[in-house]
Amino acid sequence: MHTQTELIKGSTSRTKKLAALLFSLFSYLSFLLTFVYLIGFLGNVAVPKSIDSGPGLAWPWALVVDVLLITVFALQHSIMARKSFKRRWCHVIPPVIERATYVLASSAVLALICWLWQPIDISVWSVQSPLFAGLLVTLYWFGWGLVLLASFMISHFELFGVKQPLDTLRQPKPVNNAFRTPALYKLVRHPLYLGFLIAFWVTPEMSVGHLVFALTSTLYILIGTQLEEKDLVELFGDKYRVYQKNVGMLLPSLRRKSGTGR
Ligand SMILES: C[S@@+](CC[C@H](N)C(=O)[O-])C[C@H]1O[C@@H](n2cnc3c(N)ncnc32)[C@H](O)[C@@H]1O
Repeated sequence: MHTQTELIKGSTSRTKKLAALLFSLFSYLSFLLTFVYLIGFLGNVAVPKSIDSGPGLAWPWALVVDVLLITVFALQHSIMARKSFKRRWCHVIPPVIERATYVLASSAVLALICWLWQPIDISVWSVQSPLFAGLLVTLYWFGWGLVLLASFMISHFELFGVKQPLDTLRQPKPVNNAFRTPALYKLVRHPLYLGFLIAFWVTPEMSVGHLVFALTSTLYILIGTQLEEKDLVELFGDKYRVYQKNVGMLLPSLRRKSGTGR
């Protein structure tokens, strides 16, 4: 039989687990809203303020503000993803909501980018052919589709911090951090980032402001990929090294594929 103290302890810990789950759901919802807004923001569609909405600051100041905004995103994303930061951060918050806090912070910085972004309305290219413009818009949506699909392949709800608190309420504890190479991950090592690159670059109307976004975020993705792979090699060792040899980073490799794991 359980003592009264045990029952109180049990219900307190269940309340904490439920609170953690609620927090992670709130973070996930914030992410969904910013993600959907970002699609409209970059595609200049169905949002009150898009990447090319003006008027803004004079272009030299607009450039400074925009580069600063992307730098804030890159710093938040990279610092919070490092193991050393996570170790210290988990002394402050319960480890089970660590990923959800990362998702919430990323969504907040993304929202800041959409809100404060300064347009630089000088045309870099403008596709006149309706057919070609339509093809580019289709490819733009394909890029976002790739992001979503890859996230589900790698474990969507773990990536966005919902699975971790959910697992504390379920028995037995599932194993996290498994090395996975499902479908798209057999073609390229970073299909999700490839999807972002397509969505950032492919547009029938490229303005200087949009180009600044595409260039700076591409630079960040390339640096972030190196950092992520360093962690993945540390985590998975030779399995990941073999994977690197056989599968291209962002474009399919022409080399023979073998030993790509599951
Ligand atoms: C935002 S996801 C991006 C995944 C991948 N870079 C991509 O572009 O598809 C980042 C998380 O996925 C994890 N990850 C990346 N590749 C993985 C793999 N092959 N197996 C398991 N986890 C992976 C990383 O450790 C990191 O926590």
